[in-house]
Amino acid sequence: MAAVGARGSGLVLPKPVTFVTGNAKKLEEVRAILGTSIPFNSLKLDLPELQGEPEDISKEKARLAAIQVNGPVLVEDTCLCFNALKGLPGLNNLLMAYEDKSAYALCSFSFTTGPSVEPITFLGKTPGRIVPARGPTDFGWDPVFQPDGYEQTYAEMPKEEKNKISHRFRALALVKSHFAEAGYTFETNSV
Ligand SMILES: O=P(O)(O)OP(=O)(O)OP(=O)(O)OC[C@H]1O[C@@H](n2cnc3c(O)ncnc32)[C@H](O)[C@@H]1O
Ligand SMILES: [Mg+2]
Repeated sequence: MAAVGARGSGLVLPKPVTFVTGNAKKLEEVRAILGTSIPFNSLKLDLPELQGEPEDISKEKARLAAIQVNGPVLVEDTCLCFNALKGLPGLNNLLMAYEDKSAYALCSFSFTTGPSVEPITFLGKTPGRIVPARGPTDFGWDPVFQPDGYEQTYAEMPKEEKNKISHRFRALALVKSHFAEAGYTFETNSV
């Protein structure tokens, strides 16, 4: 089921958006970045770890999640891609053999209004390089990724700073613009 009707210039969605992830740290950042700009619920689903291009993985995650939720969903797939490996995601140790330590963090959000609607994808990219680990180790590869123009790794930065320049922030800026243009409203808070 997709949009159930039109109201004003935007579509009325049958339910609020569900952000589907099994990763609590991601959820924390998405909450901090979106604030109240897009109302959403979150749902922890262990979706299969799919293979392929990040954009395709993210779209497929959205399709699978929309079937389970039976309503509008937002999902995300993130990877740390190494230029020495031609953009392939990989293990940091593998990179030690290469001179080129440049990398980028790539975030693909996909949104669909429901299970029968093709998801739209929004990409955010932050360039940087792989360094020996520094900082807290509570979120994935944050300690080994140092964004270009910064002296600190993602892990060493205050959260607010990471959230102003991150791959996730950049992708969510596009998601926000899409929502603003589409003018979605939700049945639950429009009656
Ligand atoms: O349920 P989903 O949303 O898929 O959660 P996940 O943890 O499986 O997430 P991904 O497949 O997108 O991420 C692959 C790995 O990258 C890590 N990761 C994602 N975003 C990150 C970030 O901003 N900083 C550091 N590590 C991150 C994450 O912890 C995973 O180990
Ligand atoms: Mg995953």
